[in-house]
Amino acid sequence: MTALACRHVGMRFGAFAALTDVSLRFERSRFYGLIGPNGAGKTTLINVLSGALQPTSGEVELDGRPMHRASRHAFARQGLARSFQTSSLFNELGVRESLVLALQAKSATQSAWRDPMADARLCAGADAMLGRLGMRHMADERVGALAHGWQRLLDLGIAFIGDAPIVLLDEPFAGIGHSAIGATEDAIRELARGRTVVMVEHNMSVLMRLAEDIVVLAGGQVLARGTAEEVRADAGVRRAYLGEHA
Ligand SMILES: Nc1ncnc2c1ncn2[C@@H]1O[C@H](COP(=O)(O)OP(=O)(O)OP(=O)(O)O)[C@@H](O)[C@H]1O
Repeated sequence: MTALACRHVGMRFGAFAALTDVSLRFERSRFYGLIGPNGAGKTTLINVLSGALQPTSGEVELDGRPMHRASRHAFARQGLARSFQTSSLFNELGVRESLVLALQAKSATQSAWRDPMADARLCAGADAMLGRLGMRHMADERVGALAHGWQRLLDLGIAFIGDAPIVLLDEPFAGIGHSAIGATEDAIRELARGRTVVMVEHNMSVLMRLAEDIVVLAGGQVLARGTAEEVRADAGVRRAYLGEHA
């Protein structure tokens, strides 16, 4: 079953075509990697697939439903969550508080006027996520006081909390020190189970270990897609992406 698809998507910024005729299908419960050289259009595609940008042509379908002109809130209501290239955290909030507020924002039934920190269901959800991230001991720390690697992990928790079936991740390993990569990789593998995940990532070794399918963009177009082995062996990919002369 297809969870997310785009058909003939084009995205122009003035005269510049950032995406041209991109058609892709992402199946349920599969992990996809999205790679390509700088400026290939990866973030633009994530923005289009999450409703943050309206494509100038073509359309996006979520669970078989056309999302023409739908807002990013409508995409979220249909079960799509995402993380951003740069952290979306608020430094003054606490770690658990950040997760509680994220879960509240994703819970349609939650009354906005209630103190979310007094809501047992929200706190239980936040604590469960802290356990999955290995961050229980940091629950009461201020976000701004955390090391960068922990902040990125918390960002992932915010993207995955609420059990959205489709999660788009934009460079979750960016700026993470070598020592924190393993923990982040394990957390993503565990959180991604049973969901459709599309991850943009420049760290090739991590991406090739996590992704079952890889899509290669270059110059705003789909250059190749396949398994890690297929993509590695593709002469066009080696030329465009790895800078090899073929
Ligand atoms: N809002 C915008 N206005 C004008 N040009 C834009 C806009 N957003 C992106 N672009 C251009 O579109 C192209 C694709 O950008 P995008 O950020 O999607 O690439 P990317 O593959 O994610 O690159 P990177 O790996 O460097 O993050 C770039 O040339 C960029 O300058």
